[in-house]
Amino acid sequence: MHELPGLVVTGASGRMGQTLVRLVAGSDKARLVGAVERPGNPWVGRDVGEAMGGAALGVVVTDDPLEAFAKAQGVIDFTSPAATVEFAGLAAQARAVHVVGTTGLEAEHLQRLSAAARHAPIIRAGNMSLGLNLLTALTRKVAEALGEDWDVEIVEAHHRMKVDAPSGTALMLGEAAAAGRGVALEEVSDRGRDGITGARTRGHIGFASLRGGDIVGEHDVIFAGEGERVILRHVATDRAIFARGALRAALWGQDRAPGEYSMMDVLGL
Ligand SMILES: NC(=O)C1=CN([C@@H]2O[C@H](COP(=O)(O)OP(=O)(O)OC[C@H]3O[C@@H](n4cnc5c(N)ncnc54)[C@H](O)[C@@H]3O)[C@@H](O)[C@H]2O)C=CC1
Ligand SMILES: O=C(O)C1=N[C@H](C(=O)O)C[C@H](O)C1
Repeated sequence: MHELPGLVVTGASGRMGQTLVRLVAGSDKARLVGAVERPGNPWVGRDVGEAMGGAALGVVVTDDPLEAFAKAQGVIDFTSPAATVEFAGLAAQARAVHVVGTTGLEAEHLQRLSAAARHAPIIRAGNMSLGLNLLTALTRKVAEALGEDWDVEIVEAHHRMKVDAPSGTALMLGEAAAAGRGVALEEVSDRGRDGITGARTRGHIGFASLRGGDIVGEHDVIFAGEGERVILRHVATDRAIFARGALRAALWGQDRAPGEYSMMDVLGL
């Protein structure tokens, strides 16, 4: 009998980690075969289900990622940039599909992911939800149709614990708007306006970040023209939408050639 793909969840005690453990453990398409946390985390050595306050799942949380990855076909990783680059190397060694939800990755991190993707598939997206990826495709189309007479501003709001800004999703939407206009986001990005900034530069894409309470994730792409505005909005109310996307990506990646993929590839958008 062909066994279901075995998946490891890294950052298992985190907000996304717990959501993923619950989803994968309850799935009839994959098996939970590992849960990884950083050394010193109080969950290390405990059954992950019990640590979450529920029934035992038969998976003990480990701080040894290579040992966990060696018996897996996929790794779902929502942790931190430093952890994610380490996991990319180890997942490549184990020839496991690496699904990366971690945001805040800088150029140096992305280079290391590209190197690892020569040996195994890496699927990465700043947002894994179906709705948001659809909004990304729409953003590109609307930016292309409206052109530079319409100013693009991206506003995002997240919970008080979020550590990176702008959100990975906001940057993904910014890249889509820039691509729709045929420019590179780095050339036109306005981040962190403060003080006497001068008037807005035509063609620039602006970002603003709000942080507070338990907001799961909200994104507006505002196209501001003369006398009218078009606003594309996505509101996440449950982290399960990201987890479902990540599980779908891990399954899609099975038997896929090594390389870098996005959620748009997974969804065929
Ligand atoms: N792409 C997407 O759809 C989404 C991405 N995210 C991103 O996922 C990341 C995590 O978000 P949250 O779960 O809210 O954060 P969190 O802080 O609740 O969880 C992160 C977990 O990673 C663990 N971790 C950090 N370094 C580690 C290491 N070296 N080894 C093992 N575990 C390690 C931490 O101990 C923590 O438990 C962030 O970058 C966030 O922006 C969050 C939601 C959706
Ligand atoms: O940190 C979060 O919570 C989220 N992070 C992702 C991002 O940076 O866009 C995705 C989602 O919005 C939740």
